[in-house]
Amino acid sequence: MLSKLFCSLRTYATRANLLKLRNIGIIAHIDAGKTTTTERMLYYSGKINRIGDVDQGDTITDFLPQERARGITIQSAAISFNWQNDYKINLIDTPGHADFSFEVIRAVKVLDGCVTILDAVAGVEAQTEKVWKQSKNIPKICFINKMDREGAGYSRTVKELITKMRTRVALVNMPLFKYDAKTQRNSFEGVIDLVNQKVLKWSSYNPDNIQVIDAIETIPEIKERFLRGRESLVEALGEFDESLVEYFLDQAEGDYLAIPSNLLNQSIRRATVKQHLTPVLCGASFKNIGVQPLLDAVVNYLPSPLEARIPEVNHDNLSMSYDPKVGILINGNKNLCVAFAFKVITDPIRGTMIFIRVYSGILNSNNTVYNCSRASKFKLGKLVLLHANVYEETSQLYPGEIGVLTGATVANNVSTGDTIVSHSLKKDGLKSLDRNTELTLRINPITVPPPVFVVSVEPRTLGNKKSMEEALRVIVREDPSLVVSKDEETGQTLLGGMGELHLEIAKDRLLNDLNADVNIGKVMVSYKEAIDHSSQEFTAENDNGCKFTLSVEPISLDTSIEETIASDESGSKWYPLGGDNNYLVVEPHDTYRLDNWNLLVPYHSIINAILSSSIAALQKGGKVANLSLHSCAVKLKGNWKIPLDMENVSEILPLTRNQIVGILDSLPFDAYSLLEPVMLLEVNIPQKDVGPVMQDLTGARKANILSIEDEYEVSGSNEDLSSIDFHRMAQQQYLPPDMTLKNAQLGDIGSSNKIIRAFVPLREMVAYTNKIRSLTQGRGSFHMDYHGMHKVTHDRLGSVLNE
Ligand SMILES: Nc1nc2c(ncn2[C@@H]2O[C@H](COP(=O)(O)OP(=O)(O)OP(=O)(O)O)[C@@H](O)[C@H]2O)c(=O)[nH]1
Repeated sequence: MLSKLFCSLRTYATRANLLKLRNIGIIAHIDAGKTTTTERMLYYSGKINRIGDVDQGDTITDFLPQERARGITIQSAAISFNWQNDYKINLIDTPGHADFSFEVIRAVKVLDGCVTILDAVAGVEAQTEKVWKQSKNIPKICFINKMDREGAGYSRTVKELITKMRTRVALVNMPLFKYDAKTQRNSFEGVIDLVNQKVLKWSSYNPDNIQVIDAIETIPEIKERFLRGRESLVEALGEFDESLVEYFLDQAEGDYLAIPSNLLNQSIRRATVKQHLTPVLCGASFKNIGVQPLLDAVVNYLPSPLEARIPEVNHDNLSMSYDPKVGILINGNKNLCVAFAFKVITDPIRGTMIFIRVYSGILNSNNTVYNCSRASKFKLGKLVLLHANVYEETSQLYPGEIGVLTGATVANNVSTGDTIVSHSLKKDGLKSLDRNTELTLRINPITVPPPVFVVSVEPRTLGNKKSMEEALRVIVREDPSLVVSKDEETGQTLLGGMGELHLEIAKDRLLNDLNADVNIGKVMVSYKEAIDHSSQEFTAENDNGCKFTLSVEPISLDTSIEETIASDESGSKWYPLGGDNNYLVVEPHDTYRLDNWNLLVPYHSIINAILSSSIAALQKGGKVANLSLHSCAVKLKGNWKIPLDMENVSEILPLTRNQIVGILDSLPFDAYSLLEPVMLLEVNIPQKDVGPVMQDLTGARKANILSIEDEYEVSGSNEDLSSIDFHRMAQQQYLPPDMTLKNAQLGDIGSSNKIIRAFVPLREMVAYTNKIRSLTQGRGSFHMDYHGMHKVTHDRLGSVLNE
């Protein structure tokens, strides 16, 4: 049934009208209403003819059993639909829970714009700030949802948006309430449309029925709000748009109502695409109010792939521009197709499916393509457009489109973060692409956050070991923020993740979806070990004439790795060794020259062998608790030797592995220290609660306090905005009265909350949500981001080791 509905879409795409394409994401704090809003969007676009409900577990985008059972989004789901007849919207509904933020990071990477949903009662929440930061490079629209709830504060939320997100706003619509004299209550019934000069009222019985009234013809109170809102909108746009100001002064003769709505929409679009401001709309998705204007805003204000930012690539001087036919024109080559893989899923029927975004050119099914990230070529299988869990096969993917690679060949040839190129017209046209630029082109990959929690995973019987490894391989491939490691000493397999819920869902998937017969241990903080000083150099030789000199040195935890590498003037090459900030540092060779290689074994095979041996040796662990090593540099001197006629590297691996293990063994016990994940914590609390919260942080939680500031004075990360007084801007913005807001009045913005920033060991933050609630009577909030691995302080070492 659904697949039939989806068939009509392709006729649009074959015309490939890039200007009418929108790749957008829905991002927000957990429970703000992303999935509920997405479901309404699908309904109003005609994609579905019955509205599903998160609480009933029957929405289109939350289709995983784990999502339906818990009523939360876990993986981002992609879906396409049409709006205003010929606009095509590719939409990704992302999870709101912090444990799944990698899903947001990878979705944002391939999107051109997004809708941020805010809960009108809760306002701007900690996770909203986080996803806002994660999507800082793409234009946004805000939708203030749940306006039907008692305590909804449209104006309070807009003020928070301005001050906390440090953004200017353009109010596109404002809430409309109906007063019931009998109950003496205001109920939300629609919006005042400031652009089109209309009042829109939704029927509570029929989701398709909207009453439209001229805003000038409404009751005086509403008309007054409309006039003030309209004036404020034109003034806000005038700050950036001289052509609008000219029109207002000349043609409109200073009349705010005389500017046609299409001019206002164009002006909002220009300012949004340049990220000068954020358009704000409101509604109550659950009550079907305000979703159609939001869809209009998506097509009217968010960028098409031709206006979106050009992705960052590894070649600095490669020419990149926009071409209406090929999308991004790279290296001036209209035949070059470039796509980026951002997600992998394993479908029980179709097998491995790779989500890609095509940036330029046309990707054809069954063509030969080149994976620049792996330097390998392969033949594509079928291409698919995905609508949540329903598939539509297609022979081509156009520039700007998001689609899926399927078939046996993709499973072993593509992973998340890979760049794929091909010839847009020829089936096997790779030979005509430039070897030095086009075939080595890489869209900068997605940064994977390091895992901070681990669980042990063990096969129930020895016979199950293989199937356990296969199941782990599947889940790590799908979600690179899950990491499998091995305790070399005990042989125990560890699965690392971003949080307790993240690992719980991984466990669910292992046991129930992949039927792995395994025992899973309890969730623990992920500790590591580091060395404090460098080893001596050791030389190892074997009878066949292989000779290597190696040493192991600590990498500073206080300096970023980029700075450390930049400060190395030895000409050495740094190769990452897995995800624990370990590197293999290879000095230039004394005699062998890369441009005149005369050994039988290729250079990269030798380096790959030493990379593998280094990873294995460092995972063997340190002397404090046999935990794998972190922030170590294995250094290879430039005087190594292997016989000219050696055919393969099989003897290099054990030789260098034993050598590194020996080097680490030679270091004394006190050269090792224990590392733990430390978080950058930001707590937002009323001023009167600062005392007890600080006491708890510095006492029980061993926090290192960095600053205590007034909420509205907290310095923003955007340098250009740091001089703007957003607090004053929020006070000056015209906003209507909040009709159902009882307690938190607008004036409260003056008595600003305090923001405490601190570094705090993750281990000490267990159950902090409940603690902050009880210390602040529910008014405080916090969020934390991984900051790095720090040494466990001496006073806590005993208790951590006991754990
Ligand atoms: N009263 C009211 N409730 C709403 C509204 N929109 C959503 N909800 C409810 O809020 C809850 C969360 O809604 P979701 O759509 O799952 O929120 P979400 O942002 O997708 O949540 P996650 O994906 O888990 O982060 C559900 O119980 C919805 O029924 C609204 O406009 N009004």
